[in-house]
Amino acid sequence: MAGIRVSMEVGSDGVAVITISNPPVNALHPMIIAGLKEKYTEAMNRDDVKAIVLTGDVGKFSGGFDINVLAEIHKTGDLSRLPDVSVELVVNIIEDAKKPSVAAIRGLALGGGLELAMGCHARISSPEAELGLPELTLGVIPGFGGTQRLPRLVGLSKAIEMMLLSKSIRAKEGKEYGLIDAIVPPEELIKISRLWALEIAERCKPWINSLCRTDRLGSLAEAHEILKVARQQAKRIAPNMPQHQVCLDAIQEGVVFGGYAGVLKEAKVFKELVLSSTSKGLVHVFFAQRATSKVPNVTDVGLRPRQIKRVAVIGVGLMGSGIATTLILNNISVILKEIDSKFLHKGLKMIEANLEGLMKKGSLTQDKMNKALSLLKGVLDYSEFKHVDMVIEAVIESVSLKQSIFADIEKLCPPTCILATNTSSIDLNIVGERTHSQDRILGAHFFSPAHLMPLLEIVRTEKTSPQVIFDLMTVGKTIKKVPVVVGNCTGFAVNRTFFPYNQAANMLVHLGVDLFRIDRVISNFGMPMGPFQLQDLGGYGLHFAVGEIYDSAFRGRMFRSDLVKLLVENGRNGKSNGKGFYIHEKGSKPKPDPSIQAIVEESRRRANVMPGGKPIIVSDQEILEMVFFPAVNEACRVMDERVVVRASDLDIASVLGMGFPRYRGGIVFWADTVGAGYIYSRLKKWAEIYGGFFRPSSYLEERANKGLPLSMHDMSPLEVSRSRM
Ligand SMILES: C[C@H](O)CC(=O)SCCNC(=O)CCNC(=O)[C@H](O)C(C)(C)COP(=O)(O)OP(=O)(O)OC[C@H]1O[C@@H](n2cnc3c(N)ncnc32)[C@H](O)[C@@H]1OP(=O)(O)O
Repeated sequence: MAGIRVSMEVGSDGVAVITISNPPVNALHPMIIAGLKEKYTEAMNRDDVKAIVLTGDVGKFSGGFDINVLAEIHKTGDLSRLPDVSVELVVNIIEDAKKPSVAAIRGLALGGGLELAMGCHARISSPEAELGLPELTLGVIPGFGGTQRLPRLVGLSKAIEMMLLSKSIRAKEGKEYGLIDAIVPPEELIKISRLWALEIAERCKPWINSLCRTDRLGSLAEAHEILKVARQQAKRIAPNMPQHQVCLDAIQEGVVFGGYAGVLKEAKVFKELVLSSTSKGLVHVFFAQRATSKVPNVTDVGLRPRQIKRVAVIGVGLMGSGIATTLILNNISVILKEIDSKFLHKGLKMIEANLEGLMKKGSLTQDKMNKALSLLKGVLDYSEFKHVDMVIEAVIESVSLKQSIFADIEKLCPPTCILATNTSSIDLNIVGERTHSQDRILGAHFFSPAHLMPLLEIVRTEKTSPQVIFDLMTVGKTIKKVPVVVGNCTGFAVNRTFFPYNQAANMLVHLGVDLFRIDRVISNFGMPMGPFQLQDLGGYGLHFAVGEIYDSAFRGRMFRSDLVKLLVENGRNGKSNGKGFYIHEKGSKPKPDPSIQAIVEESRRRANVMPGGKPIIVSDQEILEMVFFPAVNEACRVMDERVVVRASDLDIASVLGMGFPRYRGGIVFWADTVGAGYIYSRLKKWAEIYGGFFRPSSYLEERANKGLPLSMHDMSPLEVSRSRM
């Protein structure tokens, strides 16, 4: 394959510089591994080579083993695609060689990249380099000896932290912990690495085989204690995933039986993990996330992003303040507009509280907080709007209010200004009905809390210009969100797909199932919390605001009850006043409130949907299916109507917007592992018993009948131009 190669240059000083080249990140494709074996063998056999410097092209060392190979193995199950690297290349050829190797690291050394570097006898790095073993995020473990060498270089605790949390570090920290031997300016990296390698060869600097070291491991008793605590932590942070415990098993093997035994164990369990459903889901998400940045007719037509330096945010409630926070944190000036000084003051306080929260967590310094606040200006009128590049409207979900705001800002902002709304559900054509600037209007749908949630759903209409979409995608990346471009419809992609999820949970309660049990089943599946706890968290305002909108858009697919209305009538507003389905006390986890039962009974009595008036009896698995399959059914409609460019966009939207478990690959990917046929048959049966809410969509029916997966093919540019996109 063109562009994939390993080259070697031997200098008059007797140093062979071996360079990995596979842009953009020098991923370790099997051809690179083969190339490394070949060049190393040549270097060992040449009398004019005394030492080796291993480095990477295009300003990077390596982003690790080629993840495309993992994806191929997931499709074929063929493990023979995995080359023997950990023993054959890293131990036998590099580490145990008669000539020393020095890794010259620039840019990044991640996963297999860092593992190759740790097999070398020293590591020299430029200051900006990022070093880490993020393999657990792909459902596998560090596989080229990483589980053995990292603890031996940086100590057990730090190594476990870096692996379990997939946390990378910069060169400076690497040096402090002993992973890096020296930090040098990029322009001197190769020169100093050559000298270092020669000095090792001449025994003027230590020749260290990290796999044989034990000095950083501590005593066996200490190691066992650290591993015990780590296992408990892994259980907490990754309850449904195997790779965290397996990684600790491999580390433990090496601590007890020596590094080489650990390498062998690591290689064996790596192969088992590659075939796990967790790895399949996580690798799918890795590529799906990167695919979202490719939007036909937008990112492939040679557009250049315009500079967005000043943004006006209208409405400083929960969403507006979160949006403003995320903008100022990323160096974008914000004009904050409210209708009176009381609201404005409250909004400014919320932004300060957001920033203080980040400071408490250690992710923001006082200096950065001050810098962010200096970019913020509160206003009560539109006079400053003539200088802004973009407006984001974030007022309450009122059609008439939004329409009048858009009519105003169209007149007051520069003619090129982007006009965005943060509506979570209202059709954008309705929002922009009273303007003549539909080409500049689009949705910037953030998820709450907007300064923390990673998804930015960008909603385009048939009239939104590609330049405007491209600009907002660029802003999205600047503010460190993952932008997913979707078409215009009620609820857009995320809320539309997931409205039946809440409806189904609500329906189950009215069929007689305990709501706390539903929440337990859903969180055991891997959602951050169940649907009722989530409703408490967000408050019930949105429920009332969008109920009517959804009712008219999705007639026949709604289950309405009085449950939330009764809660509010009984003085329960959710987390905001400490009482909802749960009791919320500061500093402790929400507790199920048994006294909710009387309200539930009253709502059940009014809804009167239990067959024969008796509660239904269902297993936990049925609860799971009855809550998620209606969402899958709606996802099918979303794909059928071409609201998303590709099925995997919906996977990313569900993972980043709803907290759908990443390791299950997203809602469509997960549904395909369950099977369209099965989902269709269940929905059909429930539709017969419980009514039209469960009726399977024609897309699902067709896929089930033809035995096809639900994930559709990507849309061609022509299809895009004819679709809602
Ligand atoms: C046996 C071993 O222990 C197992 C392993 O090594 S598994 C691999 C471990 N490495 C990783 O997990 C790193 C994965 N990569 C990343 O985190 C990020 O891509 C990065 C930090 C390297 C670069 O980030 P960024 O600059 O934002 O660029 P990003 O868009 O993510 O990637 C650029 C391209 O490189 C590709 N890429 C990145 N890492 C890759 C890898 N390890 N294999 C294959 N492709 C890779 C991406 O898919 C993307 O391709 P595209 O342009 O066609 O979409």
